[in-house]
Amino acid sequence: MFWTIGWQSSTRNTIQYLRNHPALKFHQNWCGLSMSKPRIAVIGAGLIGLSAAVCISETIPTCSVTIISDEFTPNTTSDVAAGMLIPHTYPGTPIYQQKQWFKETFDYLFAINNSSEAPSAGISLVSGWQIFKTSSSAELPFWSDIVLGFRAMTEMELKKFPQYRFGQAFTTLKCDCPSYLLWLEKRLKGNGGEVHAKRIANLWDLQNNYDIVVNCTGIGSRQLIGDLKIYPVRGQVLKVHAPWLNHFIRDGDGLSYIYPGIHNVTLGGTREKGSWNLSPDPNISKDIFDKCCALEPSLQKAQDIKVRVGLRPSRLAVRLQKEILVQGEKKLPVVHNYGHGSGGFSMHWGTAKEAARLVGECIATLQDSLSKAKL
Ligand SMILES: Cc1cc2nc3c(=O)[nH]c(=O)nc-3n(C[C@H](O)[C@H](O)[C@H](O)COP(=O)(O)OP(=O)(O)OC[C@H]3O[C@@H](n4cnc5c(N)ncnc54)[C@H](O)[C@@H]3O)c2cc1C
Ligand SMILES: O=C(O)CCC(=O)C(=O)O
Repeated sequence: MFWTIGWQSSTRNTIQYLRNHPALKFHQNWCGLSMSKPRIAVIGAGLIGLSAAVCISETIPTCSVTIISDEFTPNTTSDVAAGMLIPHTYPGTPIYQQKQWFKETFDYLFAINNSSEAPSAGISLVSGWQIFKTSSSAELPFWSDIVLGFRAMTEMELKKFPQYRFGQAFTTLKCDCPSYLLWLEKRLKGNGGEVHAKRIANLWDLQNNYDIVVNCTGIGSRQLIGDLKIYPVRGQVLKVHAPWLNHFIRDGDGLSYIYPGIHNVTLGGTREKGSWNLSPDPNISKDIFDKCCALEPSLQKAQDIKVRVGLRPSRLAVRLQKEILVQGEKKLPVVHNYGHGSGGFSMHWGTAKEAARLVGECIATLQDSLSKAKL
């Protein structure tokens, strides 16, 4: 009992520390609410919905936040991911914007990693190599000055990979995805947030019970709101037990990677544009395993091999914007936050902060029309 109370109070202290950490804090009072308690529905309980819900509940503490979703951890795309903070570029989103989202996410997770919450949140630091067969294919990525200690690999390091000519070494962060999703859900509930299991067929079904809807349905946005710009990029990975590995290896083509985490090592992978097939393919599993063993022969001894498949919610640009739906006299403010493709973990806290800011703007507009209606 003593230990339980001690643990809870230390967890509370750490959460307070995280709330006040400069990397995590932002305009807490920008909207000066007078609407009694704005009711926010966040649709989707993957990484993007959970992080947006937590961020809204902490930056606008006067509102109520409810997540509504048909699937939860461990059954979301976010559970399948490797959870590495290595961004992929969105061609339709300005680079300065992607850099800002990545920096905000990196700083936020680095602060968690540097707290006693790190193991329960599943956040670890991981160092390793990105290797290339030709040096001309290795551009300096836009995120090279955000990750830690980015540098060219030495000749000695490259000796491990005789087929490769060039490489980049750096330290980044990794999320153990199911642990991190559960941790976010607990944090939301600790802030008074609620979670409901339900599939939403029409955003207007929420209009009677909520003032603002935040759409974080990932690939589900194709059906829910008919966005044909979002498409699946199927990814198959293996999760294996190989606790002796602690260094990541990524082929610069993005098709073979070995990512050690707290509970397992993720071996990847595939990128099949337009495929909706969620069934694992045994031939692909063998191919992934063989390619990863060629990079890291000790993987031959890996055990407890599990196959997972996920559909990356891909789009030329992340959709992060307000939309006011109108039906006759009725209006429903919606904040869209979806289409993170291969980079949800790398960008999620930056996009959650922007979603929370847009929710704040919607609240201010609602207040304004309420006070005009009273005149
Ligand atoms: C193999 C693989 C490896 C990856 N590795 C990495 C990585 O290392 N680093 C990285 O940054 N990214 C990685 N990603 C990408 C990352 O997983 C995604 O960007 C991220 O998970 C997207 O999160 P999301 O919350 O938008 O989607 P999801 O996790 O799919 O969540 C969507 C949620 O919306 C709910 N939903 C959908 N429609 C409805 C509806 N109509 N009604 C109610 N609920 C609904 C779903 O049930 C679900 O809960 C990887 C992806 C894959 C597939
Ligand atoms: O690309 C990587 O190396 C990280 C994993 C990932 O983001 C993916 O498979 O989509």
